[in-house]
Amino acid sequence: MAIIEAHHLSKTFQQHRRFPGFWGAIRTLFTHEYITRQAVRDISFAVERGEAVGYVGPNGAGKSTTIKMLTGVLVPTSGTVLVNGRMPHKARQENARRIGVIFGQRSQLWWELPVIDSFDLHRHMYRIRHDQYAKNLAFFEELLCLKEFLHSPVRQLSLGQRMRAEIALALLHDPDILFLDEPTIGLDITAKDRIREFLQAVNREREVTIILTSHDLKDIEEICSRIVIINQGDLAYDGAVSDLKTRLGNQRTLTIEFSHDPGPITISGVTLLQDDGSRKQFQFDKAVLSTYEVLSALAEKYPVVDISLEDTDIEDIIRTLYNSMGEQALEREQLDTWTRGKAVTK
Ligand SMILES: Nc1ncnc2c1ncn2[C@@H]1O[C@H](COP(=O)(O)OP(=O)(O)OP(=O)(O)O)[C@@H](O)[C@H]1O
Repeated sequence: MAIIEAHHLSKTFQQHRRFPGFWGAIRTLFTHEYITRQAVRDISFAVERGEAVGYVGPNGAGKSTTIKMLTGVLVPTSGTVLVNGRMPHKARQENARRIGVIFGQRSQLWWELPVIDSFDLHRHMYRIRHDQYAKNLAFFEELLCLKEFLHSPVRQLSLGQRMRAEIALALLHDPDILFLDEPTIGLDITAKDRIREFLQAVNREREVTIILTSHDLKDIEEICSRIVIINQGDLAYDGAVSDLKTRLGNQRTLTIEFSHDPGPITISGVTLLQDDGSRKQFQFDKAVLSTYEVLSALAEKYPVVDISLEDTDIEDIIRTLYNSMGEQALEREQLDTWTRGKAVTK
């Protein structure tokens, strides 16, 4: 049986409708109109024990809402979710014992206390056996280099040190699943690398199932073998990271520095990926067009100063997917306006 099963999971929020301006503020006080926001729409997926799954999508796509339903913080509006065979929101305590949760923007550590005291409190709360606690602490101390700050108050830690402590804390009770929401946000490259290596080790050696959301796709590429992409609440892709690369792997990215901004450029079969004025990034399918054809079509019309060519990496692949999903988003916005028009009066 899969360790996580989501069937037709949906979540809608009702937001109090606010009217703009001074009179609007007064109207807001006296009206009870609500806007329905569909954060997650009819999502189904299953995660096997020991998998590492990257859950990605643009801002507001519904990632955190899904994670909150999987961890029992939010109740689904419809559909079902089973984690370790239980409904997380109905069995919050049992579920909590089997999962570890890290929200990059929030801390589970006690700000004024030394790190080790937060660990100790966690040991009591989760009734972790002494030998299990000692073994885990030794393992994390070594792999996450915790020794240097284990006895310092949390408020004195750097962001990287704090995140290492958060991860150790979330794993002290040997959870089966680790949910991580933006664990490397704001960290420098070395700190990110250290955390990625550690998560790889935890997934590989301890077979902890990992569900990771991150806007840094390097996190996903290095830690996860599977990627689930969500957009505007809908599931847009679910498959192996390697398949996603193969599927769009024929794409090449050509970056051109022009002597000045040539304005809009359209060449059949070539997509404008990024436009920074005189520096533009294009993408094309190398099975359809040769680099020579693309370059000569461009250089014929516009003064080219410099070029660089790369096979498309995962960032580009996802950017292309997001761009195509942007069109759907526009349609969804129209739908939102429609929903607003139908705002229910309670
Ligand atoms: N408590 C809430 N009340 C009302 N709307 C909410 C609530 N939580 C989330 N939303 C809305 O649901 C949608 C999805 O939000 P969510 O936080 O799940 O997105 P996300 O993919 O995690 O975004 P980000 O990458 O920016 O963190 C957004 O439109 C958001 O405004």
